[in-house]
Amino acid sequence: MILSLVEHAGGSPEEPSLEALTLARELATATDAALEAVAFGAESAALGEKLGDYGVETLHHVGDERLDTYAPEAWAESIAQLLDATDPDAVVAPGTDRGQEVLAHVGARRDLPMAANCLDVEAGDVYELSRQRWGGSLVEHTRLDSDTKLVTAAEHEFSPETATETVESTVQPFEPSLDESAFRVSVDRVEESDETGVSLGEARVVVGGGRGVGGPEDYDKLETLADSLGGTVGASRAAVNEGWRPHNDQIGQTGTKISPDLYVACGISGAVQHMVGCKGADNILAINTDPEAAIMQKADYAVVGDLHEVVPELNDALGDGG
Ligand SMILES: Cc1cc2nc3c(=O)[nH]c(=O)nc-3n(C[C@H](O)[C@H](O)[C@H](O)COP(=O)(O)OP(=O)(O)OC[C@H]3O[C@@H](n4cnc5c(N)ncnc54)[C@H](O)[C@@H]3O)c2cc1C
Repeated sequence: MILSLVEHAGGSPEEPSLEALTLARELATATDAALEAVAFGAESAALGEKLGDYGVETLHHVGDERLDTYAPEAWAESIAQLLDATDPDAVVAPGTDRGQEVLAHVGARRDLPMAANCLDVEAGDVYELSRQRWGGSLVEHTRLDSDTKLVTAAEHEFSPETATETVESTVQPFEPSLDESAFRVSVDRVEESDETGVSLGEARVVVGGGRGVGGPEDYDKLETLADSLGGTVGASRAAVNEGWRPHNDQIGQTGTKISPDLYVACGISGAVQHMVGCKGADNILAINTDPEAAIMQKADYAVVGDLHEVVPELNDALGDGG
């Protein structure tokens, strides 16, 4: 059996979990194994019907109300106890911060090896796999040999696909025994972000600004361009370090990984730590005064010019002034 961790918002599965489920189903199909899932919180029971579309036969629903919010050790201890009860061949989690954290705790609890950020996994008694290292700067080819293998699916690397045949998913309550020590770390409140519009990780168009933008006020023209293209604004770490943009906007190894149809990179040099965050973009348009900047080689389209002239011209052409 292959077990997949599903994160959800109010009973709707999150996109990275659907990506992980797609990988989990590939592994289950390749080894003729059943596909099961585990999810936390009272609302997770509602996932049953939706997960049937992805081929999940059984959803282990951990409905303990203390798990309505995130508690990494409690989630991990619950999964560890579920492993004891069901002995799966593998656990596949989304490549989110939570997915990585929880699986690492499971590995530590049951002395199991874990491969994070997998790109491709060939199932068998031993898994042959490739996975991202150093934020995606390197790809490692390796093997995972263990009775239960712990794997996370690199974000944005698998397209969520429903199964060819929908199955009737059974929702099975699972009640782990959890003492207070499992709740040493837990989320006690969630605050609304002041971020409006589409999030960076999901935007179809991203307009990024780097040190070349020159100051916080000059992001206005990037905002105008993003608005008229139905997108959102991001930034390089240099711009974030300058205090011009919040950390939420950072694209790259230590920021958000984006996968838009179009990434317009303005005044960004193209350092490897930035590029690993935008290599999922279908098209990159770079605007830079320096024709030798690294990003000019990596971009699909490049404009050699001052962004303070080029971006307003684009805005004019799109009818938005600026
Ligand atoms: C461990 C580690 C993790 C990191 N993680 C990240 C990360 O997640 N994301 C990230 O972005 N960086 C990250 N960095 C930093 C990264 O190495 C670079 O320093 C950073 O990306 C540079 O940002 P930049 O391109 O905006 O600035 P610069 O490298 O200074 O480039 C500015 C560019 O703007 C151009 N320019 C200047 N004026 C104009 C103008 N008027 N019009 C057009 N172009 C102009 C210049 O020609 C230049 O190419 C990380 C570094 C380390 C060591």
